[in-house]
Amino acid sequence: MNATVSGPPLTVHIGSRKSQLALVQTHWVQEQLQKHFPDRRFEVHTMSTQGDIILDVALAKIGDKGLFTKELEVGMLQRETDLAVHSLKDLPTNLPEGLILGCITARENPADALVVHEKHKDKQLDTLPPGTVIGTSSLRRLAQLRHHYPHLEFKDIRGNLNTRLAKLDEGQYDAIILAVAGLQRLGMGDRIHQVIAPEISLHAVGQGALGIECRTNDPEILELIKVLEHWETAQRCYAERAFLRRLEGGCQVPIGVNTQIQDNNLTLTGMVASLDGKRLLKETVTGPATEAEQLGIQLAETLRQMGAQEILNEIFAQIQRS
Ligand SMILES: NCc1[nH]cc(CCC(=O)O)c1CC(=O)O
Repeated sequence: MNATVSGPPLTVHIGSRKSQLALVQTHWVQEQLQKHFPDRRFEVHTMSTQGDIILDVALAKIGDKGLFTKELEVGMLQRETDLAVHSLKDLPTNLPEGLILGCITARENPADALVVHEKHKDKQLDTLPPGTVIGTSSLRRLAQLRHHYPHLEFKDIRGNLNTRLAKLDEGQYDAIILAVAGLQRLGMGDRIHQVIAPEISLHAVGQGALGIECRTNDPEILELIKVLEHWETAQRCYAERAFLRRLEGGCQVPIGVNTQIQDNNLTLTGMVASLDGKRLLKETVTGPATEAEQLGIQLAETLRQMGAQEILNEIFAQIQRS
């Protein structure tokens, strides 16, 4: 008998966005996988997503989840690619049928950073004068900064990191807020003027971590990518994502988090704020890290009892009207 053994596919196809940050992240994953599995080939395929194409509309107004991920997901479902590398914070908490979040990598500093125009280089958030124009496209950053610094002005900003920094340097803004992680990964850590403390601004769910998505029924790929999983980051992000999933209602909303693990206990802080920053609800839960998702759900319910749903409903209505 001469059975043909169909061996595992030797080439693994990785989907990625084309932005410089996406490529740095994807190439890192490619390199790590290549080191672990020298007998395979790992090939990167770049794709444009809606989020890369629509650059003239505020993110909050587009409201569509999966703006930066959908085309990559279609690639996997059509078997053109086997896995996709995402900034975890851009990956919706509910994935399309047939796809799974197979791996969460070790997190960089998840905090936000203040980047200032040269003329403000002797200032910090606390000392920026009234009327200073801050660029951000994130309702979460907007609401929290308005809460603490009601005298500052805020203006929407879009585009990839390089575009945003160019707009700042040109003088369209006095300062902008960006993720520490993105700047560091691009080798632009020197642009970080101030790392914003969690007491002022809680970060986005999943910020600073990479999420690797693949087909649910592809155990081979799942096994490959699991070698890059970082247990602590994964538990923290499962808690954060469960919190967001339980609270959110269909568009970008001002929700922030902070997590820590100590002695296998996970502490999750979450907040929901109104767009004007006047109302801000914040609470903390702690429990076993192995029950990460339960903790996220518990915190979402606590915040809802404190009035979070009312704030969120108002925001959905406001965004739809504007
Ligand atoms: N929304 C855009 C985005 N998605 C991921 C990052 C980089 C940080 C990360 O990996 O969490 C950024 C830029 C930013 O928020 O400044």
